[in-house]
Amino acid sequence: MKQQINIGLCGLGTVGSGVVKILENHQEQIKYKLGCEIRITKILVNDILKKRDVAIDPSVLTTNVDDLIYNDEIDVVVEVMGGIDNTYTILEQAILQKKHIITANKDLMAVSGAQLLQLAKENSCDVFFEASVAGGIPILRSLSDGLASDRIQKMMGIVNGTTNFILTKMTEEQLPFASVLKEAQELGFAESDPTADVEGLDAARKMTLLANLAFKMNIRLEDVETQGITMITEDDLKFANQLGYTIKLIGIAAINDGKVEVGVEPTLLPNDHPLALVKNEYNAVYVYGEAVGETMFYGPGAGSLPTASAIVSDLMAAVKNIRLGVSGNSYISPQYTTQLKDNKERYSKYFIRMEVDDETGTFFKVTDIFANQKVSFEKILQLPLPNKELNTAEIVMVTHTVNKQQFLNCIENLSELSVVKKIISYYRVDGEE
Ligand SMILES: NC(=O)C1=CN([C@@H]2O[C@H](COP(=O)(O)OP(=O)(O)OC[C@H]3O[C@@H](n4cnc5c(N)ncnc54)[C@H](OP(=O)(O)O)[C@@H]3O)[C@@H](O)[C@H]2O)C=CC1
Ligand SMILES: N[C@@H](CC=O)C(=O)O
Repeated sequence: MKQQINIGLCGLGTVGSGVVKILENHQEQIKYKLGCEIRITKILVNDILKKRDVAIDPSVLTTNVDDLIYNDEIDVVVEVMGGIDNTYTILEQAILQKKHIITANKDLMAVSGAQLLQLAKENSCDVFFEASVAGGIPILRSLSDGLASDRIQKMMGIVNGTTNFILTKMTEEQLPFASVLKEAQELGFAESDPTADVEGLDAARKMTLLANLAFKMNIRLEDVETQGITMITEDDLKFANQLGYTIKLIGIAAINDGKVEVGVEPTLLPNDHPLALVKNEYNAVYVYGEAVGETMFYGPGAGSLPTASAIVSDLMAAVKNIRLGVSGNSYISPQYTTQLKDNKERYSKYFIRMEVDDETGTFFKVTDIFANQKVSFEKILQLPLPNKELNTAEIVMVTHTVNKQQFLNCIENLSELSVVKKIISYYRVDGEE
């Protein structure tokens, strides 16, 4: 039996440095649990001369990926550098050289994960990717092992740390979007190009991985309706709060009668809802299983050490397999064909803000539009807008539960109504009976 496992690390940035620190600082405990040592043999980086926040023997660093892939000493490749096409080729080559793979790369796994898992299976290798969803929270293992016997019906999650950090600071400290995003970048939560965070794509990738695991389907990233947080204004947050809600970027995945909906969008939650209480870079995933009922997984969703803790735990799982001479995980192949719900099958409440003519009859013309679509209201605020043009008022409403098509019909008809000057914003409302 091997007394030492050698790894090749691709990337020594926020997450890679965390991996080095954990392997060093927790080495006694790791050795005790595994019965062998883990040694970093080579580290792939862009720039060997760059200053690092961990002490590394310079001879370990390389810019040549072949030093890892074609290195017979290396048993496991840990990929924490990001990227899609080039990175896929690296991991593919590594698997063909019989190396096990640990990755934090949701961009790659959401699009090409199935292919990589299949290739790994054919080559008796492991691919583990716990760190790719919700950072330090062991949610993939919980779905594939802890809840293996159950039928998952619904998941709702805050799965992007950067946007949750931004929304928390905008809501609680009234800080502007741009400065909070900069802080999230400095803290190492945001992606190298934060567009994927703020436009919801990062969360959509994670929801694809969660939904496929939970529903045993092959849901594609394109199937996930995605909206980010860039359009959310201070007034949206303020009015939502006046009505008792907090706005969060929520990923939803639900299944009814074999049909699924998977989406990511800003969503209003009651202020006392457990997901509304998840702050800053923390993530949480609510999972409803037919047998278990409601469960909730909570923890840091981004950052160096939390993400690295998931990586090193995956690494330990791979090492145990290597020492046992086995491979394979519980991420089973798709069992069902994906059938997506259409808009008439997606139910929700909605929050809507609009600017209208402040004159007699406006309110009834607006409510008529909703009544024609059989949409009724749970909450309404009507406010004069003192600093805007004369004769302008703002209406803020929360509907009762309707299907998405009914609501979109209302939006279309409102935009043709002369008394409606502007539909300012609208968002889903969830988390209430
Ligand atoms: N940051 C986080 O909180 C989380 C990140 N992730 C994922 O982990 C991965 C890494 O993220 P993070 O650590 O933040 O990223 P960083 O940008 O901090 O680090 C990337 C590292 O990879 C190296 N690198 C990038 N491209 C190449 C390349 N083509 N060839 C060689 N080296 C390369 C860089 O080298 P050099 O230093 O020389 O420039 C750097 O060391 C990403 O997939 C990300 O989505 C997942 C969960 C949380
Ligand atoms: N940019 C991501 C990092 C972890 O996946 C996030 O903010 O959640």
